[in-house]
Amino acid sequence: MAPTILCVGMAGSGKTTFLQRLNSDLHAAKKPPYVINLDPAVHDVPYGANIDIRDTINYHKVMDDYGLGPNGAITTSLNLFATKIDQVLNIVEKRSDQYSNILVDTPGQIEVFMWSASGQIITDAFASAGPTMIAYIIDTPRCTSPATFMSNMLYACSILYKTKLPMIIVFNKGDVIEPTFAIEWMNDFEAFQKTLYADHEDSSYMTSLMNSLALMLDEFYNTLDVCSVSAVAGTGFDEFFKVVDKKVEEFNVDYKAERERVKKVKEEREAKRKADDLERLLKDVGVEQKDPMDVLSDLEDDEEELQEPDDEDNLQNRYQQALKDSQGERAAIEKILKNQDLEQ
Ligand SMILES: Nc1nc2c(ncn2[C@@H]2O[C@H](COP(=O)(O)OP(=O)(O)OP(=O)(O)O)[C@@H](O)[C@H]2O)c(=O)[nH]1
Repeated sequence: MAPTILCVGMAGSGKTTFLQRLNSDLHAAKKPPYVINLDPAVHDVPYGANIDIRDTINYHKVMDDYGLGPNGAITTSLNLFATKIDQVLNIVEKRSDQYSNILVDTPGQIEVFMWSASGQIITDAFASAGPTMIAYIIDTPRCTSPATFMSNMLYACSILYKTKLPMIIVFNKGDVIEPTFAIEWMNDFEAFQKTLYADHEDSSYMTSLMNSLALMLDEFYNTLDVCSVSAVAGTGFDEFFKVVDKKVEEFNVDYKAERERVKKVKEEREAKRKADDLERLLKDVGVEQKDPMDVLSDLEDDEEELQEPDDEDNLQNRYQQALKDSQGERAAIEKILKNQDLEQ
């Protein structure tokens, strides 16, 4: 499938405007993208979305029907949408060769998408279908304060480790202020420290906490690619697309292998769980510690032995009863094996 760019960022950081700009630039370059809106609460979608969560889920109705507040309704709408993600991906995959990228807009309440089961299901579904990356959009003018900058970076860091997907940090609103100060803070710990202590002359708890966090995040900064754009002015997008190409390669080389390894471990764990469950079940029905196949062949042997009973009456009765029991047990075990096959 074409590369998927999941646009994530704090409310008002400019995700929708950024996506609108990507959409128009790609159309202008005759490389149309496939656009998906996953924000059920958004009032207006300024780009033409190919799939819009609002077409199938009425956010206000979800609020009324389930008696929920705004965030609960967004989570529930996403849960409802996640149940259909396979169908959505089938549609996208079928027409994937007609599109250069898949662009996904997400709700401004980052935690509602990133830390919910549905967010994880949707992200994993895209990552299983093709190269997927996170574009983490940051409102640059609001980052001039070290505390806001640090909060944004902590969010980005937790998203990176949660999704295990390549990430691009996009400093937006570069027309208001260039993010040179933020890039310097990311590359030079001492520069950040200097601004931090200039802003907070006292050595308060907050100052020393941010100091320690900046040290910790040093390793995280090394895994990132950063670009500066202005979604309104349309600057910085050539650089952004170059980084996207780099991240596609990174996904195919590093992340795909890692995801497959994690998937294999999960599958093995699941197979073991099923085997344990089956063993427990067999124990419950009194065929403890036996392989179901062995039990079946024992039963077949018993049946063969019982084919030629003595001609004494009581033996005949015992034969009938034993045959009945063995057939009942056999049917139960065949049912278990059949269910196991179906599950697999
Ligand atoms: N100056 C400037 N303003 C921008 C830029 N990008 C977005 N904005 C403005 O920022 C505000 C929020 O933009 P949106 O695109 O709605 O942000 P969002 O992240 O999608 O917002 P939510 O959907 O509420 O999370 C709007 O007033 C935009 O016009 C930019 O590059 N420069």
